Amino acid sequence: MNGVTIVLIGPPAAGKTRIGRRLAKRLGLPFVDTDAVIVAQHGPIPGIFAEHGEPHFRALERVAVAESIAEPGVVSLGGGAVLDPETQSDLAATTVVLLTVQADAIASRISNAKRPLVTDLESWKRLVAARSDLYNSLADYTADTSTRPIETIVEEIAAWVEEGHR
Ligand SMILES: Nc1ncnc2c1ncn2[C@@H]1O[C@H](COP(=O)(O)OP(=O)(O)O)[C@@H](O)[C@H]1O
Ligand SMILES: O=C(O)C1=C[C@@H](OP(=O)(O)O)[C@@H](O)[C@H](O)C1
Ligand SMILES: [Mg+2]
Repeated sequence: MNGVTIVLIGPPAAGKTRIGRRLAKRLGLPFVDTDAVIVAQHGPIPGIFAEHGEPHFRALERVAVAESIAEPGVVSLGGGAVLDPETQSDLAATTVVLLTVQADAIASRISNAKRPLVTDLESWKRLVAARSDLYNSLADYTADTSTRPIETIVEEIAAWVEEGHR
């Protein structure tokens, strides 16, 4: 699996970070999570939002995304990274996998305070409603993560990639 860049997009808590790491291992590719890049360079995400606001976070995120998706590997984006128009155009040169999740599977996944824009189920639903058309328009392949084990989802995506749909 050489030279391919697979980018995972989708709502907060869809499983981009967890599934991306496992998918990279399965395909023998490097893994990058753009939120982890931002945290390593600038500190925890809630602190960035609180001290500098969302526009500043988006600017840092755009830099991390541009650098990450220019290299071969599996790249998991933060849920809002695709709001950036330059990122939207850059994704055309990559293989984009959209992870979806139903609202009734979300409660236990958003219980920590790591996502400043997602404070409860209602805020998650509003954010996803506003973005779902955009997510769908960018996706080459979509996998739902609501009920199936992570291994099953990883295997499904890996099989699709290995069939040459990229
Ligand atoms: N297929 C799955 N089934 C059950 N829980 C999952 C699944 N995928 C992810 N999770 C859980 O959902 C939470 C959010 O996952 P994460 O990978 O951080 O999502 P994202 O990066 O999309 O925000 C984590 O607690 C993770 O263990
Ligand atoms: O949807 C969003 O706007 C965000 C999602 C988060 O990443 P995950 O999607 O990995 O939770 C993180 O980038 C930040 O809290 C903003
Ligand atoms: Mg994540």
